Amino acid sequence: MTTPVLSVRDLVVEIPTRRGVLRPVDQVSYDIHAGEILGVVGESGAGKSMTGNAVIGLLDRPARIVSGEVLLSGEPVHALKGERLRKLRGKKMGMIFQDPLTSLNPLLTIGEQLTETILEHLDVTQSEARERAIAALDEVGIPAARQRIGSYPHEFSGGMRQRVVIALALCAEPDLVIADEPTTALDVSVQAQIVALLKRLCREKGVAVMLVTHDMGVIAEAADRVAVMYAGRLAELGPVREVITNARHPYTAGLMASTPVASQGHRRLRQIPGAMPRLDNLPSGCAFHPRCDRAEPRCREEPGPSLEACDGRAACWFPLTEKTEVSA
Ligand SMILES: Nc1ncnc2c1ncn2[C@@H]1O[C@H](COP(=O)(O)OP(=O)(O)OP(=O)(O)O)[C@@H](O)[C@H]1O
Repeated sequence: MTTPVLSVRDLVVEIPTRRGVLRPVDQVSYDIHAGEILGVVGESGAGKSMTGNAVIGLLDRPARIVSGEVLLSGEPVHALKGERLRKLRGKKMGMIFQDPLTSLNPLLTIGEQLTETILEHLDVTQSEARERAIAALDEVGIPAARQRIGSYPHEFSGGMRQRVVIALALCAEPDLVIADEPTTALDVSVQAQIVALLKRLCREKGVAVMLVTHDMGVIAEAADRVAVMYAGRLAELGPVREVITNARHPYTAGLMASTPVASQGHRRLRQIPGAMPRLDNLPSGCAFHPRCDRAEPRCREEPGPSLEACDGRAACWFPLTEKTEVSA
């Protein structure tokens, strides 16, 4: 078995507040291999972005990693700080955020931004960097890349700008890309194109991708494996086809039931009742139990089990099995 590009081990992030210490990331573990897309999904506030930010060393104070490890190709990076972290981030990790404008400098042409990044991280000359920048734009589908390299970010449409951001994230040849809601700000018609582009580049370049989204439809389209998060913890982890067709955690089943997924044809959508609890007001037992129609007394009384304590797939005392009827 090859060493994963990213290995997150028992990661815990805490935020001290006046109302006590919150854990937006609680004992999260997963691997991502080269050429693989791991989708991280869950409702707003589940801890998806916080996990991604912890991995790239971009946690906003006062949030901090208190235990666990982040390994990049086997090397621990969770304790790196300052210049070493910044260098590693640019060279080994690329980032794609929801709003392309936050990733691009409005005062510089896209060519300047790409060549600057390439020159900082790769051992190439100015003219080689420029050629690489043009090739990177071509690769993400910017028409007439050689001419457009002198354009400013505002001269592109939203979808084209996100393509430029993808080029920027990949131009220093990183091993890992973290894409946090990369399609959420885009028109529906453009979303599918961007997802397809990410998938193609991940395969062609053998990059490991962490794709953070609240959208199970995006996961179904793009991901190889999926990590479902709820209230800071992993609810379910597994190959995307298996999780979609045979969800074991009732929360995953609820997410699926509320998502229109093309491969499942037309069916009635059903929202999960209630809302995710606030971290400063978690219920007793399993955090999902107040919304779960399968909850038993044990789910109210005992903390929810870890994935490892179950079958490694669903952190639930009473997981669904293939034979379980999910009420429609
Ligand atoms: N400074 C802070 N103080 C207290 N709680 C915080 C702070 N920053 C984040 N949180 C909480 O941490 C939790 C995790 O947030 P995170 O942004 O990772 O969720 P998410 O799953 O990415 O949601 P979204 O899809 O809305 O971005 C949320 O409950 C959020 O309210």
